[in-house]
Amino acid sequence: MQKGNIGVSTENIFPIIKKYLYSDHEIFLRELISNAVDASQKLKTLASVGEFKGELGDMTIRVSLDEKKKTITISDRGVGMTAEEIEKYINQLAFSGANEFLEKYKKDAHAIIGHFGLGFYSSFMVSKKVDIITRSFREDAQAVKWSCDGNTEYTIEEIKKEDRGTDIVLHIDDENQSFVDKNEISRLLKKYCRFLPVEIAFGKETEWKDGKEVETDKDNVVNEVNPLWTQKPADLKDEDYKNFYRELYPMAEDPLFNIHLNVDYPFNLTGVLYFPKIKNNIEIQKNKIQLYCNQVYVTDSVEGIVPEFLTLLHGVLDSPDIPLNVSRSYLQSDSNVKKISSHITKKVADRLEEIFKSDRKTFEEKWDDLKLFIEYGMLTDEKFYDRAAKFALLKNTEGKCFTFEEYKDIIKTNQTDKDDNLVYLYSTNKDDQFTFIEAAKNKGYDVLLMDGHFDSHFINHLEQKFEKGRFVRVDSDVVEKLVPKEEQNELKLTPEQRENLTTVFSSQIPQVGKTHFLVTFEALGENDTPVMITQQEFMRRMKEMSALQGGGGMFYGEMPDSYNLVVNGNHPLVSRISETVENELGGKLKTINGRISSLDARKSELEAAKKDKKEEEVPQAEKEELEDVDKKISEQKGKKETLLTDYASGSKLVSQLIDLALLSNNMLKGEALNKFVKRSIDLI
Ligand SMILES: Nc1ncnc2c1ncn2[C@@H]1O[C@H](COP(=O)(O)OP(=O)(O)OP(=O)(O)O)[C@@H](O)[C@H]1O
Repeated sequence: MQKGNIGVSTENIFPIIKKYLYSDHEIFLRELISNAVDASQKLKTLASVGEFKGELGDMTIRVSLDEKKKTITISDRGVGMTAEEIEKYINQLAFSGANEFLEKYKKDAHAIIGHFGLGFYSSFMVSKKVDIITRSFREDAQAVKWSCDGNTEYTIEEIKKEDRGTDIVLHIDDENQSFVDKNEISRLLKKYCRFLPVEIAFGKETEWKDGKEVETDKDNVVNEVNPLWTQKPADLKDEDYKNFYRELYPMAEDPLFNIHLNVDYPFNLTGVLYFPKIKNNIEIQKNKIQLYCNQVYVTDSVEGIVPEFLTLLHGVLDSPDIPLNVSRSYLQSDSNVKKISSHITKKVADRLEEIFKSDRKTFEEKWDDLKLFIEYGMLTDEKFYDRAAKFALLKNTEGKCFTFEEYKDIIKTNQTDKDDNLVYLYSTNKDDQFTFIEAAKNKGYDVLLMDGHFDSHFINHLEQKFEKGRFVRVDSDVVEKLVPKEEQNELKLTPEQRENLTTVFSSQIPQVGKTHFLVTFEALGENDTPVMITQQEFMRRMKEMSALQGGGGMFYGEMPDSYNLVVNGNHPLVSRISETVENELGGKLKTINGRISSLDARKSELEAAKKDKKEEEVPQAEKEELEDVDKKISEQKGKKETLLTDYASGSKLVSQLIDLALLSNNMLKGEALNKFVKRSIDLI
């Protein structure tokens, strides 16, 4: 037996490996099995070029567990190693020197691990001792056993081993006994080794015999050596992709589409990505993509490798060019990763465009499920926006779909306003905004349905992108004003009539939560609605956005909801109210108005006199009179208000019109609704 020192110039290397390099101890199994796979594939390659002339035979890699001895053994029938090779590849560590390693390690431990062959040494994270029992494939090679107990000392001796290949025996240490467990090993194999290219067997398959579970002589193979993404797309059917999806996500609904990636220049990348049906709760849909490196599972957290919106996709990516075991910040700055990321974005867009072009019907049918993903992409990725603008759809309230270009043509004639802007009318709820949608349609307008999770953001985004176009919610104004044109009707009401009607209507609006109403007048047609409720586009959007961002104390979120109660000044019913007010209160109002105007006149005089004087020069009497005049003015105004309010509360017409307006906006609730029902019954 020989003894030696592992080529590390410092004693610290093992504690470092143990403690810091891999936060996840469980990856030791992945590392050792990958080495076994590499060794097996090397031998296959040698056989194919004629350098190995023997029989390859059964190449299965076997993992076995000895619960009594507390060992895990990984055995392969690959190239094996000679004593010299152990010296070179194991003893000298697989990197040029520990000093260099430690230098770099100080900077960023995670950034370098993938660049140095430390795979084998990860076994010391869980073992107090590791044996390598190996025999090279070369004829007459001498088998050797190497042992090391986790210090820098090892032993190596010649032994007898019939077969070529390597057994790695891990003597699991006390802290890691949880790995000495059949179920745990099965779990790890399933997680990391499920798609490795060489068969991996863990024990034997079992069957039930005479009420007992017994082992058969068939290997329990845990992996699939030719997973779908490694096969040629031409050889695969739709059903194969679906089956693979079900295998990856047994609980999920079938996906919408898939993309088979196969790139070999300027980097290597294969994989299959799926578009899942994305529900509104997007957070739980994220991070389902599994990342592999030559069929070895690495992670299911692809953040930083693919753009944010693509993390909504499901599936598998496999690339030997993505640096593994490295920190996120390192990944994000890696140029290969950047290239891969933009390549995937392009492929995804290409695939969607291809489906859109070749089968628009299916694309439209699936639009509702795709929309969230596409809008998310368009909002967050400039390049994706540019590509997706060709096939992203706008859907109207009748369920018809249009591309951006097509839609422009649809609305060009009717919905261009006086400043040459295209007005995109939209609704966020077909039922709630029904009356408004109907009114718009009657006017020959088209109304889009924008009821998706991202739509309020998306609308803002489109407005920035579209030249001369803006979005207006269908209930944000009276139909005449949605698309402002030059010619406007004239308002028949005089300023005085308007003032009276403002009090009449505002005094009768019931309290609806914290909502605030402002009475405004519009010159609409005689056949249009007499009274309606609208909400200013800007205000509503601000509130919606702050709700979406969830910023509790945000300025707009705190504002009360503010609506307009729009009175159609040209409607006969409104004229009738105005006339009744004049008939019934005309005389009294005239007297009050007369008093107010003479008081106002006096007030102006007093103020003019005061204007050029300093505060102390104004005679006390004048100051007192001014105060008195102010008081009287508000008294008169109060009287006027009481008169109008009294009239209004006795007028069934006023409250009925307000109720109807609230009703069309779904705002008649609680007490107000109750009163409305009672009044309606009275009318019957
Ligand atoms: N099962 C094995 N059969 C034959 N040779 C092996 C086996 N395991 C390891 N080796 C040899 O030891 C070397 C070092 O292995 P190690 O896992 O430390 O690094 P690596 O495989 O080169 O890199 P990494 O695992 O970090 O990707 C390998 O390159 C290989 O030559």
